[in-house]
Amino acid sequence: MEETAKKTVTETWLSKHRFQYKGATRHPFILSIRNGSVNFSSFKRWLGQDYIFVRSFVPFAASILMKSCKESSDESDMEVILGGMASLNDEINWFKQQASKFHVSLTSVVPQNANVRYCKFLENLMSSEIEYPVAITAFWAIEAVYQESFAHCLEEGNKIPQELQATCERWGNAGFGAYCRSLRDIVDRCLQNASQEVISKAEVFFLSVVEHEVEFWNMSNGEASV
Ligand SMILES: Cc1ncc(CNC=O)c(N)n1
Repeated sequence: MEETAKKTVTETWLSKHRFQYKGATRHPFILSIRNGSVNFSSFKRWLGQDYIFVRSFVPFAASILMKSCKESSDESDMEVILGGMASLNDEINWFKQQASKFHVSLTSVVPQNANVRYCKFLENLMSSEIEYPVAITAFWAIEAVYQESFAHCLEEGNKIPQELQATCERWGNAGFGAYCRSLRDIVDRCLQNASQEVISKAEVFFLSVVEHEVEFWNMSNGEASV
């Protein structure tokens, strides 16, 4: 009998929740960047909001690093996460530079509700009661949605406005793809040995990330939503 490889946990989720996942990685805002029809005021709105989000994402990344040192069975997790934090350092500077290029004043951006909710969600995940496998699942999902969205923009046949090329490359480049792949391998390894309770909890958080990402993209429309 042929041996069939057992599906990993993330493979199972990505096929089970493919419609929700596509909603986040093929959002109309992303498709509009890819086909060049993007409204620049939407882009500027996204830029200002994402800068606020990324600033909240840094302490979240730090909490993942701490959990990995205390709870991970594999020493190399720390290096993967540290690499992610190093690119966040570049990213903060990149946002400042882009904001000046697009005349967005980062100091006067008011966080919209969807952003406040997403940052609150990150804060809850920083609690010491959240297990490492659950937290790293959310971390991977957050990074993977951006990677898949912007990598899709860069695929053949795109009409990305030249001014937005650098944005797509920031998260769509091959190095960021490899980093997301490493995070996904960590998640699969952690969940392989986890209890059903932890696996179910991680799945709930995975789906929450996908929902928050859709709401985040929706903000680019500028219609304040509840
Ligand atoms: C809303 C959101 N989700 C994911 C990312 C990507 N991670 C760090 O940059 C991001 N910048 N913003």
